[in-house]
Amino acid sequence: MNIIELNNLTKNYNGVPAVKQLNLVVPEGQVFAFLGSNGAGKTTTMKMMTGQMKPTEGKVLFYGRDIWSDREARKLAGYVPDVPLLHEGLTGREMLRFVGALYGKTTDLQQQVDKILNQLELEDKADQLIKEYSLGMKRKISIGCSLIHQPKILLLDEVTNGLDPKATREVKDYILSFAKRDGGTVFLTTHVLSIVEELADQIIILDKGVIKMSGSLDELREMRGRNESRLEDIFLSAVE
Ligand SMILES: Nc1ncnc2c1ncn2[C@@H]1O[C@H](COP(=O)(O)OP(=O)(O)OP(=O)(O)O)[C@@H](O)[C@H]1O
Repeated sequence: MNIIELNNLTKNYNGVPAVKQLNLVVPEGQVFAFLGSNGAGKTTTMKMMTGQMKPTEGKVLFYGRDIWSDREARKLAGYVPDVPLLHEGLTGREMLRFVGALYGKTTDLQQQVDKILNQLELEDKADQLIKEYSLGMKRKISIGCSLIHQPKILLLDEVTNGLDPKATREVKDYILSFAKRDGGTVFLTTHVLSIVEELADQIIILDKGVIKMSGSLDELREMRGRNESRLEDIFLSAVE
C-alpha cells in the first residue's frame, strides 16, 4: 500500500513556481530521502505535507486520504521541524505531556510518555528543564513530541543537523527501528548524503522544483551507468 502520495503537487510564490507538479509514492516501511540543493523546494514541499502551507495545485495523501480536505488525516503523521519548537521552561516529561494533551490524549498518556522516554533513552533527563538540554537532547525530545499520538508516518526535516556522531547514531537507529521494526514510514530531508546512503530505501533528487532522479541508491547508480558511483557524484551530476 502507498502510505504517502504526492499528486501533481505544485506551489507558486507570487506566480513564481517553487515546486512543480511533483508526483511520488512512498510504500509502507520505507525510509524515503528527499534531496536537493538550497532553494530546490524541499521545505516548501514539507510545509505542504504538514498542513502549514496550502498547495497552489495538487494533493498530499496519507493512506489515500487528502490532508487538505480531510484534516484528521494529518494526525497520521508526526513532524519533526529542522529547528526544535520546544517550551524551554518545561521539563522533557512535561513537554511530552503538554503535546499529548494538545492531541486530546488522556487515558494512556502517562504510559505513552514513559515509552517514548525509554525508546529515546531520555529517562535520566526527563525531569530536567529543556533549557538545560544539549541540542542532541532537544532534537530527541522534539522527535518524542512527534510520536506522542502514535503516528504511522514520520516527516523529518534535517533531523540530524548539528548533532555529534553519537547523537546522530542514536537518531539514525531510531529511524531504522521505526521503519524496519515497527513498520512505520519515514520521509526525510537532509543535506548529509552519508545518512541517505545508510538509511534510505528510496531517494529523490529535486532541482528547481522538479524531480531530476528517483530510485534506490543502486537504481540511481545504474542510471548513471557506473556502479561504483558515490551518492555525492550522482547528486552533483543531477543538479548541475
Ligand atoms: N515565503 C516565500 N515567498 C517567496 N518565495 C519563497 C518563499 N519560501 C521559499 N521561496 C522560494 O522558493 C524556492 C524553494 O525554496 P525552499 O525553501 O522550499 O527550498 P529548500 O530546498 O528547502 O532550500 P534549503 O535547502 O536552502 O532549505 C526558493 O527559490 C525560495 O527562494
